[in-house]
Amino acid sequence: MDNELRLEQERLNRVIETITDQIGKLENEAGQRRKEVIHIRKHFWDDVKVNTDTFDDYLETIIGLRQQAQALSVSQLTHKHSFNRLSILRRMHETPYFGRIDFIDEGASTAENIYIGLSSLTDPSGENFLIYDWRAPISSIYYDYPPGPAEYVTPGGVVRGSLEQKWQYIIRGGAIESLFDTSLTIGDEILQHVLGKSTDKHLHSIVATIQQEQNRIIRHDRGRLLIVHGAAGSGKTSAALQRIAYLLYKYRDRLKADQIILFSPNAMFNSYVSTVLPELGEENMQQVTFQEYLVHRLSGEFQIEDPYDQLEFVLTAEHDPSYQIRSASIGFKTTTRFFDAIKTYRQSLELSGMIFKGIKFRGKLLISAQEMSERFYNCDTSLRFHNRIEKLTEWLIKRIDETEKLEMTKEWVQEEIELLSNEDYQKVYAHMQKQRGFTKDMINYEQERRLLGRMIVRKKLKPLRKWVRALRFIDFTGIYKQLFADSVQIEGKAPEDWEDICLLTMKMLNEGKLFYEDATPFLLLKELIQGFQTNISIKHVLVDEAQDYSPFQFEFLKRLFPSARMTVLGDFNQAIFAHASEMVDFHTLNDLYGPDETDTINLTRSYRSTKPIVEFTRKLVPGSKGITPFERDGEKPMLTQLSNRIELHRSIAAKVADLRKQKYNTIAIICKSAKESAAAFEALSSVEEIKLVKSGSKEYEQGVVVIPAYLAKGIEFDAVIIYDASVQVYGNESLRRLFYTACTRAMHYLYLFSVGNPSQFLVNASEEGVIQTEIN
Ligand SMILES: Nc1ncnc2c1ncn2[C@@H]1O[C@H](COP(=O)(O)OP(=O)(O)OP(=O)(O)O)[C@@H](O)[C@H]1O
Repeated sequence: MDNELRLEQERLNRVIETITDQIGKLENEAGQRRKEVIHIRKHFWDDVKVNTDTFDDYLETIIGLRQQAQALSVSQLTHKHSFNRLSILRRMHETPYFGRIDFIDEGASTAENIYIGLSSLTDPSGENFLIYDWRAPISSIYYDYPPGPAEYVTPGGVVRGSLEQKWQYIIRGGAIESLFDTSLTIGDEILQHVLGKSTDKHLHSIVATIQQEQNRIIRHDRGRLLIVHGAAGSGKTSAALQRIAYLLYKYRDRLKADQIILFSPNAMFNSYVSTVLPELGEENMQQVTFQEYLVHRLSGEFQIEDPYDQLEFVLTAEHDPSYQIRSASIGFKTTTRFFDAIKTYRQSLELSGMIFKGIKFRGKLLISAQEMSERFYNCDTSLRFHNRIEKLTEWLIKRIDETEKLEMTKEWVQEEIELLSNEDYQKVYAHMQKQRGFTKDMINYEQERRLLGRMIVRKKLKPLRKWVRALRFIDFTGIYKQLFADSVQIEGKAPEDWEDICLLTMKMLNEGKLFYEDATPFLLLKELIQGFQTNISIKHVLVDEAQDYSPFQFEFLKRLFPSARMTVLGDFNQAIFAHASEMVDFHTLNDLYGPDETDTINLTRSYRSTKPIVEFTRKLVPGSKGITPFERDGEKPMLTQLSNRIELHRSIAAKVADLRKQKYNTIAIICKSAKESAAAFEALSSVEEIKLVKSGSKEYEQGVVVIPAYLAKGIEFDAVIIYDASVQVYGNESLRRLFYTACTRAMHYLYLFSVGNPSQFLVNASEEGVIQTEIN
């Protein structure tokens, strides 16, 4: 083995030399390109002759400009490529590769040693691969097979052979620290090492230790929809991000990072995952929360409720008189039944029911809503709906043009002409000269008055034209309200409490506000009326924490991104939103694109938490027996029962101090709601540098944080402290999944405190001894 290690180190030295050489060359090249870009930018106008005297001169100027712009863009692109390659090579300089397979192709007699790393590297001749990219077809063997027969798929077909041996390397600072022969599974030792570390403020890439079932997700390449259901901490987010890197590699000639969009649970999560792709040498995809998208599309029309405010209401307002109705409203408006009801309602608008807003000019009604309605419904009904809207728009614009003609000689216009400044006059002449070749003495008094009059009226009508083109004459709010005013609209689909739901919805709409559960349906109705604004440039949509999306929202995403394939990742045990009951499993998702276009992969192994923590958390939710912990030792979770809040805060502060002493970077005190978090934060203010995470927080903070469970979604902490796991706080069965989500955020330590009796969720765990208990 010693000899083997020596030979391996010698090879590594040679590889590092090659990397050093390539870095040197690229630095030169990148410097050169940079200079080029700066030069072109600086002298952009020197090299273009701007002359517009004749048409030929003008043409020459345009061509010159275009050539210059092209040269700049080519130089910028080459510079960017060199820069990206440089940053990858610099990373590889530290750790050129992490694995090796010895593979014999069918028909060959000797094994080839394939070294696997972040990116491919060839020797100076360019012919021999020193390292293969982890995403190259042959590298899949590393993740998929134990020694024995193995195969991989290339664009040219399947290559079969035999995997003789598989090796893992720990290389740091150019030296091989260890070398493992991993005959069966990949790197339990290395995985132990990686998972045992203290976390920092970002999620990291997992390419060196991707597990077989995760690799299936990463390389999945069939159908429109991939559903990944996985236990808490099973690597769904990680697999999603490596999948993006894989797709960007596989389709590098036709897929760009900005054609991929990741829907993430909250803004803080965006910063948490932001470094994974750059670590892999790829650019970040687009990232957005569903709320951000809704606000982008609907702001200005309504004040939209934040989903976390909706959740906060569900968690804390049990005693509010509207609580039951609101819950029923959320339950119904998030179903595909409501989606279909809205589609049917839109169809009914073809015959009647469209509501318009009259158009006024200078305080007088120009076109009444009634006139528009008549025009719309007298139009050729064989036309498509949005074409009828287009026709109506054209007609309105024509009416505005007529108004322009009629108004320009009116008295109010003449009066305004008198008040024009010299500057305004100059503008009109300049305009006339440019447009019609008039000179000043060619225009007589009458003409002048007409021209000035037209200018004044046109200016006044400009916002109106814009308003019409933006279809603001359609009363979308009124049409949405009508859905709740006329029970016929929803016939057959309405839930029991429909009348009360209608009253509650109307009250909000009348105040100019939109419940979160109404936002997507409202937008859908609007889109169905005005013609759906689809986004065909997006080729892949990934939805993380998918259990938090309603079937309604999925239908919407499907329509919004018609050219995209979708990867949906979630865990229904962590379904904390009010509409969760509709999505108990991802069954409804199978209908989204149909079974032939849908594949499902389950992840059952949990990597985040130590084995004792997983053994405890899986007792919290039914049907989670299948969850298997990764073998990583640690302390059993500890439940401390206290008699009052003073004791609670004293104990939590002492625990935090203890964890800090052990140098843990991230410690979260997780609460049920924002309300409880605010109170806990105040009571614990003596804890040094403690921070409160609120729904608007954008940065994932290290240190000690107080955070509501729903904002801790998708994120992990070295140690988790459940602020108050008492029956007082978690007595309601509907909070089971929220509680599970909170506990599964812990990597190394989990402490639960309870003022008085603990929640019934903890009974089984206590009885079965997967949690230690102390009463103080
Ligand atoms: N193959 C792996 N190698 C190394 N670390 C891994 C691997 N798979 C998962 N992990 C680690 O496990 C932790 C949990 O992963 P991740 O956040 O992707 O899980 P998740 O399924 O999205 O969790 P949740 O649903 O609970 O938010 C992370 O620290 C991740 O780096």
